[in-house]
This record gives sequence, structure tokens and C-alpha cells, in this order.
Amino acid sequence: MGQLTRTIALVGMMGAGKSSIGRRLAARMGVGFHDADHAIEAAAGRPISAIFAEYGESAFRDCERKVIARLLDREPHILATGGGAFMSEATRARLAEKSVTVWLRAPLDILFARVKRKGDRPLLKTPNPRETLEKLLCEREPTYALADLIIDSEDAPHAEAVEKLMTVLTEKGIWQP
Ligand SMILES: Nc1ncnc2c1ncn2[C@@H]1O[C@H](COP(=O)(O)OP(=O)(O)O)[C@@H](O)[C@H]1O
Ligand SMILES: O=C(O)C1=C[C@@H](OP(=O)(O)O)[C@@H](O)[C@H](O)C1
Ligand SMILES: [Mg+2]
Repeated sequence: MGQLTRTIALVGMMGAGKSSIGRRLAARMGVGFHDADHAIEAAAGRPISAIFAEYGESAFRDCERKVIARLLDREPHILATGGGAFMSEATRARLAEKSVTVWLRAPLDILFARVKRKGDRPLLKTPNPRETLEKLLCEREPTYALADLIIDSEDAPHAEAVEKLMTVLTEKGIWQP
């Protein structure tokens, strides 16, 4: 059994693979996995889409900030954040203090191909979701670039991204096999 010295927080756009790759990475390491979106849903007792519809985005963001702060107090684990979480300065400060942040980077075409399969992302319920995703990507990219590490999440099997993460985290001594 290896040891994870710090929580690994995955950041990046919707469709980057934070949730699916994060879960696989945690299973591969044998450490805990938390998905901030799931924790928010559990706290609110309703799905993300209903939180947006009933309370609005700013209430969702408040909840997201608190939930991530709470998760960061747990033992080192893999944390999948939601795509907008890293835009909060307060959340970025907490993540910097208590985790190693990894931007899972992917180009627009790949992101859109992945998110269009599922219609559960409230921010993309617009007349032209591809354009909306592109706008968000342009706005957010400079902030994602502030993450400690960058891993490309290309059009390859999940396992490939997991292996890349394992390699980089081992090199940095954050994962000690
Ligand atoms: N590297 C990848 N290769 C193939 N499919 C992927 C990859 N990463 C993510 N996906 C798929 O894209 C969709 C969105 O991924 P998800 O993990 O929910 O992203 P995020 O949490 O960053 O929004 C899922 O159906 C997932 O299986
Ligand atoms: O980019 C965003 O602002 C959002 C991303 C979603 O998470 P994923 O990035 O896991 O899809 C979810 O938190 C919510 O729909 C808002
Ligand atoms: Mg997710």
C-alpha cells in the first residue's frame, strides 16, 4: 500500500474527466474519493440541476465553497471539484493551503463531445451549448492555469490519464508507492 501525502484536487472544465478519472485514480491508489458535486447534492437533498433551478447559481456557489472547505479537512484523498469551483478566490486559497491542484486540460471539441451525451449540466441549458462552453473555457482557462500541475485529458482511455497522474504524483513525491 502506498501513501498519499496530500489531497489531490482535480480542477478544470465540465467534461475534463474530474469525476470519472478521479474515481479511478483513487481506486488505483486505494485512497478515498470525494466528488464535491455529490457532497453538495447530499447536503441539499436534491440534484445539482434542481439546486440551480430552485435556488440559483449564487446559492450553489456558496454551498460549493463550504462543502469544499469541509472536504479539505479530511485525510488526504482524491477530490473532484465542479468546473466552476476554482473560479472562487476563497476556494483557490483553501485548495492552495490544503491540497495539490491538478488542472485536467482538454480542448473544446473533446469537452463538448463528452458533455453533450448527458444533459445534466444546468449552465449548458442554453440555445447554443457549444458556444456557451467555449465562452466559459475562454473565461476560465487563465485561472485553471494557476493550478500546481497540468495533465492533458485527451481523447484516450481514462486509464491513460490515471497513469499520467500516477507518474507525475510519484515523481513529485506526493504519492509514495
Ligand atoms: N479520458 C477520457 N476518455 C474518455 N471518456 C472520458 C474521459 N474523461 C471523461 N470521459 C467521459 O466524459 C464524461 C464526462 O466526464 P466527467 O468525469 O463527468 O467530467 P467532469 O467531472 O470533469 O465534468 C463521462 O461520460 C466520462 O466517462
Ligand atoms: O462548470 C461549472 O460551473 C459546473 C460544473 C459541474 O461540475 P463538473 O465540472 O463535474 O461537470 C457542476 O459543478 C455544475 O453544473 C457547475
Ligand atoms: Mg464532475
